[in-house]
Amino acid sequence: MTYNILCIGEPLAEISRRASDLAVAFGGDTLNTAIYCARSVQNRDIAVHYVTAIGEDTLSDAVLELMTREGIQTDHVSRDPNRQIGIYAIQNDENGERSFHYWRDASAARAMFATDTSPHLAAIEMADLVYLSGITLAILTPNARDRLWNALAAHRASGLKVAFDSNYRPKLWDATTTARREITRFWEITDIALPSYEDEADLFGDKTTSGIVNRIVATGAQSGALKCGDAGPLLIPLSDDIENFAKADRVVDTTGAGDSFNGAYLAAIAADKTQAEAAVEAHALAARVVTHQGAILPRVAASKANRMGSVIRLRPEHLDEYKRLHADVWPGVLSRLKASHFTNYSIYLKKPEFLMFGYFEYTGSDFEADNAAIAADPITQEWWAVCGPMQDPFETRADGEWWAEMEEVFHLA
Ligand SMILES: Nc1ncnc2c1ncn2[C@@H]1O[C@H](COP(=O)(O)OP(=O)(O)OP(=O)(O)O)[C@@H](O)[C@H]1O
Ligand SMILES: O=C(O)C(=O)C[C@H](O)[C@H](O)CO
Repeated sequence: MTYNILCIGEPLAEISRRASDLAVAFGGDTLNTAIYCARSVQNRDIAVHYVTAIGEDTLSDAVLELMTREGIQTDHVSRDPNRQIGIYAIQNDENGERSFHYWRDASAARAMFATDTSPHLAAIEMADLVYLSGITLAILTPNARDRLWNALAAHRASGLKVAFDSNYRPKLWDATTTARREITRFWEITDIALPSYEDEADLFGDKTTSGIVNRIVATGAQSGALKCGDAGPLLIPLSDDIENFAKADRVVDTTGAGDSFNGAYLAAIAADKTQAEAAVEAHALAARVVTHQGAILPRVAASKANRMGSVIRLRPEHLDEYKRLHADVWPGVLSRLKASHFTNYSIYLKKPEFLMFGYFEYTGSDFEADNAAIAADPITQEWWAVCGPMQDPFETRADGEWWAEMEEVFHLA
Protein backbone atom coordinates (compact mmCIF):
# COMPACT_ATOMS: atom_id res chain seq x y z
CA MET A 1 0.00 0.00 0.00
CA THR A 2 1.24 3.46 -0.84
CA TYR A 3 2.22 5.67 2.10
CA ASN A 4 0.87 9.15 1.34
CA ILE A 5 2.65 12.26 2.58
CA LEU A 6 0.60 15.44 2.13
CA CYS A 7 2.31 18.84 2.33
CA ILE A 8 -0.13 21.73 2.79
CA GLY A 9 0.76 25.33 2.04
CA GLU A 10 1.51 28.07 -0.42
CA PRO A 11 3.95 28.01 -3.36
CA LEU A 12 5.65 31.30 -4.16
CA ALA A 13 7.63 32.72 -7.04
CA GLU A 14 11.07 33.70 -5.70
CA ILE A 15 13.05 36.73 -6.84
CA SER A 16 16.71 37.00 -5.88
CA ARG A 17 19.77 38.99 -6.97
CA ARG A 18 22.21 37.30 -9.29
CA ALA A 19 25.24 39.46 -10.19
CA SER A 20 23.68 42.61 -11.64
CA ASP A 21 20.50 40.79 -12.65
CA LEU A 22 17.43 39.34 -10.96
CA ALA A 23 16.68 35.62 -11.03
CA VAL A 24 13.19 34.15 -10.78
CA ALA A 25 12.74 30.70 -9.28
CA PHE A 26 10.20 29.13 -6.92
CA GLY A 27 9.99 28.67 -3.18
CA GLY A 28 7.45 28.70 -0.40
CA ASP A 29 8.40 26.73 2.68
CA THR A 30 6.00 23.80 2.28
CA LEU A 31 6.68 23.51 -1.46
CA ASN A 32 10.40 23.42 -0.67
CA THR A 33 9.78 20.65 1.82
CA ALA A 34 7.60 18.71 -0.64
CA ILE A 35 10.32 18.96 -3.31
CA TYR A 36 13.14 17.88 -1.00
CA CYS A 37 10.95 15.11 0.42
CA ALA A 38 10.09 13.81 -3.09
CA ARG A 39 13.79 13.93 -4.02
CA SER A 40 14.75 12.04 -0.87
CA VAL A 41 12.12 9.32 -1.17
CA GLN A 42 13.68 6.24 -2.69
CA ASN A 43 10.78 3.91 -2.18
CA ARG A 44 8.08 3.86 -4.84
CA ASP A 45 5.49 3.05 -2.20
CA ILE A 46 5.85 6.53 -0.70
CA ALA A 47 4.04 9.33 -2.57
CA VAL A 48 4.46 13.04 -1.83
CA HIS A 49 1.40 15.21 -2.57
CA TYR A 50 1.12 18.97 -2.43
CA VAL A 51 -2.15 20.54 -1.31
CA THR A 52 -2.60 24.11 -2.43
CA ALA A 53 -4.47 26.50 -4.71
CA ILE A 54 -2.78 28.36 -7.55
CA GLY A 55 -4.02 30.66 -10.31
CA GLU A 56 -4.21 30.29 -14.07
CA ASP A 57 -1.37 32.74 -14.75
CA THR A 58 2.05 32.00 -16.23
CA LEU A 59 3.78 31.69 -12.86
CA SER A 60 1.10 29.27 -11.68
CA ASP A 61 1.57 27.16 -14.83
CA ALA A 62 5.30 27.11 -14.25
CA VAL A 63 5.06 26.12 -10.60
CA LEU A 64 2.70 23.30 -11.49
CA GLU A 65 5.20 22.07 -14.09
CA LEU A 66 7.93 22.26 -11.47
CA MET A 67 5.92 20.10 -9.07
CA THR A 68 5.33 17.51 -11.77
CA ARG A 69 9.00 17.50 -12.79
CA GLU A 70 9.93 16.96 -9.17
CA GLY A 71 7.71 13.90 -8.89
CA ILE A 72 5.14 15.57 -6.61
CA GLN A 73 1.52 14.42 -6.93
CA THR A 74 -0.62 17.41 -7.90
CA ASP A 75 -4.10 15.87 -7.63
CA HIS A 76 -4.89 18.24 -4.75
CA VAL A 77 -3.68 21.43 -6.43
CA SER A 78 -6.73 23.48 -7.40
CA ARG A 79 -6.75 26.42 -9.84
CA ASP A 80 -8.50 29.69 -9.14
CA PRO A 81 -9.15 31.86 -12.22
CA ASN A 82 -9.47 34.99 -10.09
CA ARG A 83 -6.22 34.79 -8.11
CA GLN A 84 -2.50 34.17 -8.69
CA ILE A 85 0.38 32.70 -6.72
CA GLY A 86 2.28 34.99 -4.35
CA ILE A 87 5.80 36.31 -4.83
CA TYR A 88 8.68 36.91 -2.42
CA ALA A 89 12.07 38.55 -2.79
CA ILE A 90 15.12 37.39 -0.82
CA GLN A 91 17.53 39.92 0.61
CA ASN A 92 20.81 38.44 1.94
CA ASP A 93 23.31 39.98 4.35
CA GLU A 94 27.04 39.22 4.21
CA ASN A 95 26.60 36.04 6.35
CA GLY A 96 24.04 34.52 4.01
CA GLU A 97 21.22 35.32 6.47
CA ARG A 98 18.13 36.54 4.72
CA SER A 99 14.99 38.56 5.03
CA PHE A 100 11.93 38.48 2.79
CA HIS A 101 9.63 40.96 1.07
CA TYR A 102 6.21 39.59 0.12
CA TRP A 103 3.56 40.18 -2.52
CA ARG A 104 1.11 37.53 -1.39
CA ASP A 105 -1.91 39.23 0.21
CA ALA A 106 -4.41 37.98 -2.35
CA SER A 107 -2.79 34.71 -3.39
CA ALA A 108 -4.91 31.74 -4.44
CA ALA A 109 -3.67 29.60 -1.53
CA ARG A 110 -5.15 32.03 0.99
CA ALA A 111 -8.60 30.90 -0.09
CA MET A 112 -7.96 27.21 0.62
CA PHE A 113 -10.26 25.74 3.27
CA ALA A 114 -12.73 28.58 2.65
CA THR A 115 -15.72 26.30 3.22
CA ASP A 116 -16.52 23.10 5.10
CA THR A 117 -16.76 21.30 1.76
CA SER A 118 -13.35 22.44 0.51
CA PRO A 119 -11.70 19.61 -1.48
CA HIS A 120 -8.45 20.53 0.23
CA LEU A 121 -9.95 19.37 3.53
CA ALA A 122 -11.18 16.13 1.98
CA ALA A 123 -7.63 15.44 0.76
CA ILE A 124 -6.53 14.93 4.36
CA GLU A 125 -8.57 11.73 4.51
CA MET A 126 -6.16 9.89 2.23
CA ALA A 127 -3.01 10.94 4.07
CA ASP A 128 -0.79 8.85 6.33
CA LEU A 129 1.34 11.88 7.18
CA VAL A 130 0.45 15.57 6.85
CA TYR A 131 3.12 18.27 6.93
CA LEU A 132 2.29 21.95 7.44
CA SER A 133 3.93 25.03 8.87
CA GLY A 134 3.29 28.24 10.73
CA ILE A 135 3.33 29.96 7.33
CA THR A 136 0.44 27.72 6.21
CA LEU A 137 -1.49 28.90 9.27
CA ALA A 138 -0.52 32.56 8.90
CA ILE A 139 -2.04 32.89 5.42
CA LEU A 140 -5.42 31.40 6.43
CA THR A 141 -8.42 33.15 7.95
CA PRO A 142 -9.31 32.18 11.55
CA ASN A 143 -12.24 30.09 10.28
CA ALA A 144 -10.11 28.30 7.72
CA ARG A 145 -7.51 27.55 10.43
CA ASP A 146 -10.24 26.07 12.62
CA ARG A 147 -11.43 23.84 9.76
CA LEU A 148 -7.91 22.63 9.17
CA TRP A 149 -7.30 22.02 12.88
CA ASN A 150 -10.56 20.07 13.22
CA ALA A 151 -9.84 17.90 10.18
CA LEU A 152 -6.33 17.08 11.38
CA ALA A 153 -7.49 16.34 14.92
CA ALA A 154 -10.28 14.08 13.65
CA HIS A 155 -8.01 12.06 11.36
CA ARG A 156 -5.28 11.76 13.97
CA ALA A 157 -7.76 9.73 15.95
CA SER A 158 -7.70 7.18 13.12
CA GLY A 159 -3.93 7.02 12.71
CA LEU A 160 -2.88 10.13 10.77
CA LYS A 161 0.51 11.54 11.81
CA VAL A 162 0.93 15.33 11.79
CA ALA A 163 4.32 16.98 11.24
CA PHE A 164 4.62 20.71 11.95
CA ASP A 165 7.30 23.42 11.71
CA SER A 166 6.35 26.71 13.37
CA ASN A 167 8.36 28.71 10.75
CA TYR A 168 7.51 32.02 12.43
CA ARG A 169 7.37 34.96 9.99
CA PRO A 170 6.22 37.98 12.06
CA LYS A 171 5.23 39.97 8.95
CA LEU A 172 2.52 37.41 8.14
CA TRP A 173 0.69 37.64 11.50
CA ASP A 174 -1.58 40.44 12.71
CA ALA A 175 -0.16 40.15 16.25
CA THR A 176 2.41 38.09 18.14
CA THR A 177 -0.30 36.92 20.51
CA THR A 178 -2.28 35.43 17.61
CA ALA A 179 0.80 33.63 16.31
CA ARG A 180 1.61 32.28 19.77
CA ARG A 181 -1.95 31.05 20.36
CA GLU A 182 -2.35 29.44 16.93
CA ILE A 183 1.06 27.81 16.83
CA THR A 184 0.58 26.40 20.33
CA ARG A 185 -2.78 24.98 19.27
CA PHE A 186 -1.14 23.19 16.35
CA TRP A 187 1.74 21.92 18.53
CA GLU A 188 -1.01 20.22 20.55
CA ILE A 189 -1.98 18.04 17.56
CA THR A 190 1.58 17.46 16.30
CA ASP A 191 3.30 14.07 16.29
CA ILE A 192 6.55 15.06 14.56
CA ALA A 193 7.84 18.49 15.61
CA LEU A 194 10.35 20.19 13.31
CA PRO A 195 10.82 23.69 14.76
CA SER A 196 13.93 25.83 14.58
CA TYR A 197 15.51 27.43 17.62
CA GLU A 198 15.35 30.99 16.33
CA ASP A 199 11.65 30.89 15.42
CA GLU A 200 10.59 29.39 18.74
CA ALA A 201 12.84 31.69 20.79
CA ASP A 202 11.52 34.75 18.91
CA LEU A 203 7.92 33.77 19.38
CA PHE A 204 7.88 32.24 22.87
CA GLY A 205 10.92 33.91 24.44
CA ASP A 206 12.66 30.63 25.38
CA LYS A 207 16.25 31.12 26.47
CA THR A 208 17.54 27.57 25.94
CA THR A 209 17.19 24.76 23.43
CA SER A 210 16.16 22.37 26.19
CA GLY A 211 13.44 24.82 27.24
CA ILE A 212 11.98 24.68 23.72
CA VAL A 213 12.17 20.91 23.44
CA ASN A 214 10.60 20.37 26.85
CA ARG A 215 7.79 22.85 26.16
CA ILE A 216 6.96 21.17 22.84
CA VAL A 217 7.03 17.68 24.35
CA ALA A 218 4.78 18.86 27.17
CA THR A 219 2.38 20.34 24.58
CA GLY A 220 2.09 17.15 22.57
CA ALA A 221 4.75 16.04 20.08
CA GLN A 222 6.80 13.04 21.08
CA SER A 223 9.28 12.99 18.19
CA GLY A 224 11.10 15.25 15.74
CA ALA A 225 14.12 17.53 15.78
CA LEU A 226 14.93 21.09 16.84
CA LYS A 227 16.98 22.82 14.12
CA CYS A 228 19.76 24.96 15.56
CA GLY A 229 21.45 26.44 12.48
CA ASP A 230 25.07 25.48 11.98
CA ALA A 231 25.20 23.71 15.35
CA GLY A 232 23.07 20.93 13.85
CA PRO A 233 19.81 19.54 15.20
CA LEU A 234 18.79 18.18 18.60
CA LEU A 235 16.38 15.26 18.84
CA ILE A 236 12.93 15.66 20.35
CA PRO A 237 12.70 14.46 23.13
CA LEU A 238 16.34 15.27 23.97
CA SER A 239 18.61 12.26 23.49
CA ASP A 240 22.35 11.57 23.17
CA ASP A 241 21.72 9.17 20.33
CA ILE A 242 23.16 11.55 17.78
CA GLU A 243 26.58 12.49 16.41
CA ASN A 244 28.36 15.82 15.94
CA PHE A 245 27.25 17.69 12.85
CA ALA A 246 29.70 19.19 10.36
CA LYS A 247 29.33 22.85 9.46
CA ALA A 248 29.17 23.91 5.82
CA ASP A 249 32.50 25.44 4.76
CA ARG A 250 30.69 28.40 3.20
CA VAL A 251 27.23 29.89 3.63
CA VAL A 252 25.72 31.65 0.61
CA ASP A 253 22.02 31.73 1.51
CA THR A 254 20.19 29.91 4.29
CA THR A 255 16.78 30.17 2.57
CA GLY A 256 15.09 26.78 2.48
CA ALA A 257 17.68 25.06 4.72
CA GLY A 258 15.11 24.26 7.38
CA ASP A 259 12.59 23.19 4.73
CA SER A 260 15.07 20.82 3.08
CA PHE A 261 15.87 19.43 6.53
CA ASN A 262 12.16 18.73 7.06
CA GLY A 263 11.76 17.10 3.62
CA ALA A 264 14.66 14.69 4.08
CA TYR A 265 13.67 14.01 7.70
CA LEU A 266 10.10 13.06 6.76
CA ALA A 267 11.23 10.90 3.82
CA ALA A 268 13.53 8.99 6.19
CA ILE A 269 10.81 8.53 8.82
CA ALA A 270 8.34 7.36 6.13
CA ALA A 271 10.97 4.78 5.16
CA ASP A 272 11.05 3.53 8.77
CA LYS A 273 14.45 4.96 9.64
CA THR A 274 15.17 6.03 13.23
CA GLN A 275 14.95 9.64 14.37
CA ALA A 276 18.74 9.82 14.66
CA GLU A 277 19.21 8.45 11.10
CA ALA A 278 16.59 10.88 9.82
CA ALA A 279 18.34 13.82 11.50
CA VAL A 280 21.73 12.84 10.04
CA GLU A 281 20.33 12.58 6.50
CA ALA A 282 18.38 15.80 6.93
CA HIS A 283 21.42 17.74 8.17
CA ALA A 284 23.58 16.44 5.29
CA LEU A 285 21.07 17.83 2.80
CA ALA A 286 20.47 21.14 4.62
CA ALA A 287 24.23 21.73 4.93
CA ARG A 288 24.39 21.63 1.10
CA VAL A 289 21.37 23.87 0.68
CA VAL A 290 23.05 26.73 2.61
CA THR A 291 25.87 26.79 0.03
CA HIS A 292 23.42 27.67 -2.73
CA GLN A 293 21.50 30.86 -3.60
CA GLY A 294 17.73 30.35 -3.35
CA ALA A 295 15.50 27.80 -1.67
CA ILE A 296 15.79 24.91 -4.12
CA LEU A 297 19.10 23.28 -4.97
CA PRO A 298 19.56 22.58 -8.69
CA ARG A 299 18.96 18.95 -9.49
CA VAL A 300 22.34 18.24 -11.03
CA ALA A 301 23.65 15.15 -9.29
CA ALA A 302 27.40 14.75 -8.99
CA SER A 303 27.17 11.34 -10.64
CA LYS A 304 25.96 12.69 -13.96
CA ALA A 305 28.16 15.76 -13.86
CA ASN A 306 31.35 14.24 -15.23
CA ARG A 307 30.85 15.41 -18.82
CA MET A 308 28.50 18.32 -19.28
CA GLY A 309 27.07 19.82 -22.45
CA SER A 310 24.93 22.93 -22.51
CA VAL A 311 23.56 25.46 -24.98
CA ILE A 312 22.76 29.13 -25.20
CA ARG A 313 22.42 31.66 -28.03
CA LEU A 314 24.74 34.58 -28.67
CA ARG A 315 23.22 37.95 -29.53
CA PRO A 316 24.68 38.49 -33.04
CA GLU A 317 25.57 42.14 -32.44
CA HIS A 318 28.03 41.05 -29.71
CA LEU A 319 29.87 38.49 -31.80
CA ASP A 320 33.19 40.32 -32.08
CA GLU A 321 33.28 41.42 -28.45
CA TYR A 322 32.33 37.95 -27.18
CA LYS A 323 35.11 36.35 -29.26
CA ARG A 324 37.61 38.94 -28.11
CA LEU A 325 36.76 38.34 -24.44
CA HIS A 326 37.00 34.57 -24.85
CA ALA A 327 40.33 34.77 -26.64
CA ASP A 328 41.72 36.11 -23.39
CA VAL A 329 39.43 35.09 -20.50
CA TRP A 330 40.22 36.94 -17.24
CA PRO A 331 42.74 34.94 -15.17
CA GLY A 332 40.53 35.13 -12.05
CA VAL A 333 37.65 33.45 -13.91
CA LEU A 334 39.91 30.66 -15.15
CA SER A 335 41.49 30.03 -11.76
CA ARG A 336 38.05 29.85 -10.09
CA LEU A 337 36.88 27.29 -12.66
CA LYS A 338 40.02 25.21 -12.13
CA ALA A 339 39.67 25.43 -8.34
CA SER A 340 36.09 24.14 -8.79
CA HIS A 341 37.39 21.14 -10.78
CA PHE A 342 36.15 22.24 -14.21
CA THR A 343 38.48 21.11 -16.97
CA ASN A 344 38.66 20.61 -20.74
CA TYR A 345 36.21 23.48 -21.16
CA SER A 346 35.29 24.52 -24.73
CA ILE A 347 32.64 26.75 -26.27
CA TYR A 348 31.67 26.22 -29.92
CA LEU A 349 29.68 28.64 -32.05
CA LYS A 350 27.38 27.86 -35.01
CA LYS A 351 26.41 30.72 -37.32
CA PRO A 352 24.07 31.91 -38.65
CA GLU A 353 21.93 30.56 -35.77
CA PHE A 354 24.42 31.95 -33.22
CA LEU A 355 24.01 28.80 -31.19
CA MET A 356 26.78 28.23 -28.66
CA PHE A 357 27.55 24.76 -27.36
CA GLY A 358 29.56 24.54 -24.14
CA TYR A 359 31.36 21.41 -23.03
CA PHE A 360 33.39 20.73 -19.89
CA GLU A 361 34.44 17.89 -17.68
CA TYR A 362 33.96 17.99 -13.94
CA THR A 363 36.53 16.12 -11.86
CA GLY A 364 35.44 17.03 -8.31
CA SER A 365 33.13 15.17 -5.95
CA ASP A 366 30.55 17.81 -4.99
CA PHE A 367 29.27 19.51 -8.12
CA GLU A 368 26.69 21.65 -6.35
CA ALA A 369 29.21 23.03 -3.84
CA ASP A 370 31.84 23.66 -6.55
CA ASN A 371 29.24 25.39 -8.69
CA ALA A 372 28.10 27.53 -5.76
CA ALA A 373 31.73 28.60 -5.15
CA ILE A 374 31.89 29.82 -8.75
CA ALA A 375 28.60 31.69 -8.36
CA ALA A 376 29.83 33.37 -5.16
CA ASP A 377 33.15 34.51 -6.69
CA PRO A 378 33.19 38.32 -7.19
CA ILE A 379 35.41 38.20 -10.33
CA THR A 380 33.16 35.57 -11.92
CA GLN A 381 30.13 37.70 -11.05
CA GLU A 382 31.76 40.64 -12.83
CA TRP A 383 32.52 38.42 -15.81
CA TRP A 384 28.90 37.27 -15.93
CA ALA A 385 27.76 40.87 -15.73
CA VAL A 386 29.81 41.58 -18.88
CA CYS A 387 29.05 38.37 -20.82
CA GLY A 388 25.47 37.71 -19.64
CA PRO A 389 23.84 40.51 -21.63
CA MET A 390 25.56 39.22 -24.81
CA GLN A 391 23.87 35.86 -24.37
CA ASP A 392 20.30 34.90 -25.12
CA PRO A 393 19.26 31.93 -22.95
CA PHE A 394 16.65 29.36 -23.92
CA GLU A 395 13.25 29.85 -22.35
CA THR A 396 13.01 26.09 -21.88
CA ARG A 397 16.07 25.94 -19.60
CA ALA A 398 15.52 24.43 -16.16
CA ASP A 399 15.07 26.51 -12.99
CA GLY A 400 18.34 27.98 -11.83
CA GLU A 401 20.07 27.45 -15.20
CA TRP A 402 21.43 30.11 -17.57
CA TRP A 403 23.12 27.84 -20.10
CA ALA A 404 20.58 25.04 -20.69
CA GLU A 405 21.94 21.64 -19.73
CA MET A 406 21.75 18.94 -22.43
CA GLU A 407 21.24 15.22 -22.22
CA GLU A 408 24.12 13.00 -23.33
CA VAL A 409 22.79 10.49 -25.84
CA PHE A 410 26.11 9.05 -27.08
CA HIS A 411 29.67 8.76 -25.85
CA LEU A 412 32.69 6.88 -27.20
CA ALA A 413 35.36 6.69 -24.50
N1 LIG B 1 26.29 26.78 8.39
C1 LIG B 1 25.66 25.59 8.34
N2 LIG B 1 26.38 24.45 8.18
C2 LIG B 1 25.77 23.24 8.12
N3 LIG B 1 24.45 23.08 8.24
C3 LIG B 1 23.69 24.15 8.41
C4 LIG B 1 24.23 25.47 8.48
N4 LIG B 1 23.21 26.33 8.66
C5 LIG B 1 22.08 25.58 8.70
N5 LIG B 1 22.37 24.27 8.56
C6 LIG B 1 21.43 23.14 8.51
O1 LIG B 1 20.18 23.66 8.12
C7 LIG B 1 19.20 23.35 9.11
C8 LIG B 1 18.20 24.46 9.18
O2 LIG B 1 18.84 25.66 9.56
P1 LIG B 1 18.15 26.71 10.52
O3 LIG B 1 18.23 26.20 11.90
O4 LIG B 1 18.76 28.01 10.20
O5 LIG B 1 16.64 26.56 10.03
P2 LIG B 1 15.49 27.53 9.67
O6 LIG B 1 15.71 28.88 10.25
O7 LIG B 1 14.28 26.78 10.02
O8 LIG B 1 15.57 27.61 8.07
P3 LIG B 1 14.42 28.16 7.06
O9 LIG B 1 14.95 29.43 6.53
O10 LIG B 1 14.30 27.15 5.99
O11 LIG B 1 13.17 28.32 7.85
C9 LIG B 1 19.99 23.11 10.38
O12 LIG B 1 19.30 22.22 11.24
C10 LIG B 1 21.25 22.47 9.86
O13 LIG B 1 21.02 21.09 9.66
O1 LIG C 1 8.34 33.07 3.89
C1 LIG C 1 7.68 32.34 3.17
O2 LIG C 1 6.48 32.34 3.12
C2 LIG C 1 8.32 31.38 2.33
O3 LIG C 1 7.79 30.33 2.24
C3 LIG C 1 9.57 31.80 1.65
C4 LIG C 1 10.73 30.85 1.85
O4 LIG C 1 10.74 29.86 0.83
C5 LIG C 1 10.70 30.21 3.20
O5 LIG C 1 10.44 31.15 4.18
C6 LIG C 1 11.98 29.50 3.50
O6 LIG C 1 11.74 28.79 4.69
